[in-house]
Order: sequence, then C-alpha cells, then structure tokens
Amino acid sequence: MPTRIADLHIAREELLPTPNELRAEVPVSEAQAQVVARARQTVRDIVRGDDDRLLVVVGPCSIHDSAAAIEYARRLREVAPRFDDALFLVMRVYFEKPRTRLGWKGMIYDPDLDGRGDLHKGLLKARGLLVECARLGVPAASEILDLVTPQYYAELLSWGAIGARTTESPLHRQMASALSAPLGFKNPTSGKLQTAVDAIVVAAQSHRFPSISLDGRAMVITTTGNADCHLILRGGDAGPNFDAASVEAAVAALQAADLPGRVMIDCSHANSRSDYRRQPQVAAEIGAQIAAGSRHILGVMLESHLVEGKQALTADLSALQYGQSITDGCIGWEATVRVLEQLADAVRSGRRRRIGQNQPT
Ligand SMILES: O=C[C@H](O)[C@H](O)COP(=O)(O)O
Ligand SMILES: C=C(OP(=O)(O)O)C(=O)O
Repeated sequence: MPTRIADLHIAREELLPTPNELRAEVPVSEAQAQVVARARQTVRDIVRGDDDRLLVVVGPCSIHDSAAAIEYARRLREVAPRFDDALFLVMRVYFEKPRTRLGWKGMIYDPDLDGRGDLHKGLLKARGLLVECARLGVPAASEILDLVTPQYYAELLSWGAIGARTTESPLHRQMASALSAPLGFKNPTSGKLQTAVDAIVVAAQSHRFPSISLDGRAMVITTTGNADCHLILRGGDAGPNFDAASVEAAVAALQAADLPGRVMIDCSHANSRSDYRRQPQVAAEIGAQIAAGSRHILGVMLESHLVEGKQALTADLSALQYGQSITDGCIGWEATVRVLEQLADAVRSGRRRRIGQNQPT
C-alpha cells in the first residue's frame, strides 16, 4: 500500500457550479448593471471628496432571511430621497461573517441555518438578493472574506469592505486590488491604524496572483490596483476611535503615507463597545464633527435591521423573530431613520459653516 500523505483531513469534496454557470442562472440585466455602475461612481466621488455628501453604509450585520432583507431594501429606497442632498445610502448586504471563534458563518456558507453548509444554495441566494437590490435601485455593500466566492457575486457590489480580521492579510490586500468597487479597510481588532494604512497602499498597486476563472479553472490574474480604497475606523482593543482626536490621528497616519486624509467611521463594533444601543450616540458625536465643518469624515457605517437587538440561532428555526439579527445586535428601523435625519442635518450644517467661512465645500 502506498503511504497516504494527501487529504488526511478531507471528509468530502463536492463540485460547485462555475461562476459563469451561476451568473447564467442568476443574470444581471443592463438596467441593473447601470444601477451598480452609477452607485460606484457616486461612492468614488464621495471617497475622493468631489461629492460632499456622506456615504452611509447601513443595514443588517448579516443577512439570514432574504425576505427581511428585501423589506429592508424597500424601506431604504423609500426614505433615501429625503436625504439625497446630504447622504448617499448603501445597504449592508453581508453574506460572509468572520467569527472570533466559532459561530454561524453567513448565508453563503450556511443558507439553511442548520450547519449543513450548502454553499451552492448560499451563492445562489446571495447573488439573487444582490440582483434584487439592483432591480430595486438600492446600492449594495458587503464584506469580502472568502478569496474564491467574489467571482460569483462581487460585480454586483457598489462598495466593499475588508474586515478587521483580514486587513493585515496580504491575500485580501491583493484581492482588493482586483475588485471593481470602491472599498474600505477596517482598522484591525488591535486598533493599530498603520495596518489598515498599509493595506490601502498595497491594494492600490498592481499584483499577480492565482485565482479562479469564470469557467472555474485555476488562473493567474494581473490586477491594475484599486485606487478607491479608504480607512474605516471601527475601534479596537483600547476602545473606540470615533472622537475628533482619533480622527485627527488617522488623518495624520494617512497623510504620512501620501493618502487623502479621509475616513469612514463605523458606529458599531468596538466603537459601540459591541452594544448596539450606543450606535445613535456614536453617530451623534460623529455628526457633531461633521456639523463643525470637518471634511475628514467621508462616511459612516451603521448596523441596523427591521427589529432592534439580536437573537440566538438555535435548532428551532421557527422560533426566529422576523427582521432581527442573528449576529451582532442592530438598531431598529425607527432609530435608524432618526440617526439618518441627524446625520443629514449635520452634513447640511457643516456645509453652511464652510460656506460662512469661505472654505471649500
Ligand atoms: O460584525 C460581525 C461580528 O462582529 C464579527 O463577525 C465577529 O463576531 P463574533 O465575535 O460574534 O464571532
Ligand atoms: C465583521 C464586521 O466588522 P469588523 O471587521 O469591524 O469586526 C462587520 O462589519 O460585519
């Protein structure tokens, strides 16, 4: 018997459809592609400071129920025109969750919420939901965690994130250099800003690395680099980093690397000390900086769902409450609208203040 040295820890192997096959099953129309392309251009303009509105990435911590996600998207579409002069709303449509230890890994990995891990179904549902968002005219945002799955859906994103746990990963940085959407790098969970600043510099460069083709073959791609990456302050081990002094420190770190001194601030995660009820207060303090005329804040992130709080995922799926998160706690819909109103007022006040002081708007 030959000595077995391969696949000692593989229990099962199953084929997935190729990205092209999945794209054919859930196609994107020209009208939907235009929604994505237009939203990306607006996000790009905001990131570069050519559009003085605030980018607001808002929505559930994770999607586990397509119906609730579509209801959320509809509500966002309904309120968006009220804020259009001040805010550009992009919905969090997050399918892949990086866990601190163990836990549900998101809709792509486990769409049936039962641990079976039907990735084919997960990819179909994820892509279907992104197409539906585009059909509704709602720009979508997601964290890109896996290195293979983006080929199945990333062309539908208007904004992407590399999370706190992967900002230091060279593989995620080079993957970011390939992505077509503008993208934020979270500061790592340690809170060390330089890691995310380095990531932005790396992602802007061209890289050559192995990937999977749309026909499902191994290939080498050469990227041109993604020039539309920015920093997201999400707090860290030492506590929050949304206050004016932290923003100033982040701006200095970016400028020292010859990058524009502009950041997005996450109101959740370590900035809320993982308590969703603190998000409105964090947003209010960010709003105060914007109202005082700061142009350093390009965007804000909120974890928000139809119903506030979070619930445990158990084997009894019938016990799940519709519209409530099964990962991080979220603010509810009414609180979300109030936060959006306050942020929009802050943007308008900041504009007036800069005009009064003859500063560039
Ligand atoms: O936003 C999501 C969570 O904060 C992240 O996935 C980590 O979650 P966990 O610490 O509950 O695993
Ligand atoms: C996982 C997330 O955040 P972070 O990477 O900051 O923990 C998230 O935004 O869903």
